Amino acid sequence: MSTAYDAERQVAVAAVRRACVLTSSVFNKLVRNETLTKDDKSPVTVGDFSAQALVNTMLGRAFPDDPIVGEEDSADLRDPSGAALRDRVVALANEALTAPLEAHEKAEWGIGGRALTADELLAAIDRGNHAGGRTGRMWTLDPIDGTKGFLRGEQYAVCLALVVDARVELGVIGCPNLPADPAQPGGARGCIFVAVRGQGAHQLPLADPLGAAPPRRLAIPAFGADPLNLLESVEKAHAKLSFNERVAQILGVTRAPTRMDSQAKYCALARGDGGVYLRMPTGTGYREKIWDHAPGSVLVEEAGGVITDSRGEPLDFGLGRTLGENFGVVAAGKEVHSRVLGAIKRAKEEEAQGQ
Ligand SMILES: Nc1ncnc2c1ncn2[C@@H]1O[C@H](COP(=O)(O)O)[C@@H](O)[C@H]1OP(=O)(O)O
Ligand SMILES: [Mg+2]
Ligand SMILES: [Mg+2]
Ligand SMILES: [Mg+2]
Repeated sequence: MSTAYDAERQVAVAAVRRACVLTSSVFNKLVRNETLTKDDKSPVTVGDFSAQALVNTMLGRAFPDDPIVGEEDSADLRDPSGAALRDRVVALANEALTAPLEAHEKAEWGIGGRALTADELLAAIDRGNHAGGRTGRMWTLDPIDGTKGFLRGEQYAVCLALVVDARVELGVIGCPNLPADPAQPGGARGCIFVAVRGQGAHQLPLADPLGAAPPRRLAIPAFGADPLNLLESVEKAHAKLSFNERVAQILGVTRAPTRMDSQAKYCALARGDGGVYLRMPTGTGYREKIWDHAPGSVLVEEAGGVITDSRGEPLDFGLGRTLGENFGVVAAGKEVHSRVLGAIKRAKEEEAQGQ
């Protein structure tokens, strides 16, 4: 039986799986001069560029009319000073694109065949330059979410979502370093999380995502994990962790927060491993990007949870490349979510009173 967005789900899972294989192999081979610092001071590696070239090539072949809002662009690779990096990106992207077809893959997605030229791959990266918007179909891609975690050998994620008329319909998150079973942190690693609106949230094994093993359906307990704790950033510059601490106190949370890079936090939440995703702005004016929350948001909702900004407003994926005015993000099981909003309100009032 075919269901809505079947073809999109298959291509997205295949693209994310290939990008996970690519980025984990890049991590093992990464050399010091293969990381750049972007204008916003964040790092970008040959892994980010080549994964975006790979995923955009597959999307471009499978859905040629769909625009893509991707994090990276090719400007640094086109600059004469970026020639060595560009050559590495071309080699890595082609290695990933030409790898033999798996049982769940099709040659018409642009894989398993000929290598592409540097120009074709740079153009594929720049397919991600779409400005976003309120109407029609678009994909949004973060080829490596949590680049700092990636560079530390910790958590990162390949994140892809399909947005239709500003609503996220499909989200796929690949987490190469996430344990398959949270109860066995030393056990097998590598999972893909998939959510299609109206069809639930599932965890698949990265090694064989569409193979015989049935996908694991995910559900967030309405009252959160027991004991409750917060899922938050590792990087102090990304979220106001002191505020999280106060919110946890107000909620009576005694368990230490789980600090994890990337949208792997949404995946942990979706499988009931940790209770509350809380990300409050640091006050620097940074605007959250749609690719950092689109797949996570549909995953949380399809697992039965609620996701809003810190005032309880829905996240708006129709404003362009960013979520616009940044009031943070809160995601949790239904009951606990409303308690968290109350605790945030109280913590903000205390702040305003200078306590
Ligand atoms: N100043 C900032 N404030 C908030 N998020 C940021 C900032 N700079 C980069 N990011 C993005 O935050 C996300 C990671 O957040 P977390 O701390 O939850 O892991 C990433 O998408 C990262 O980009 P990138 O995709 O380039 O790694
Ligand atoms: Mg980045
Ligand atoms: Mg990101
Ligand atoms: Mg990124």
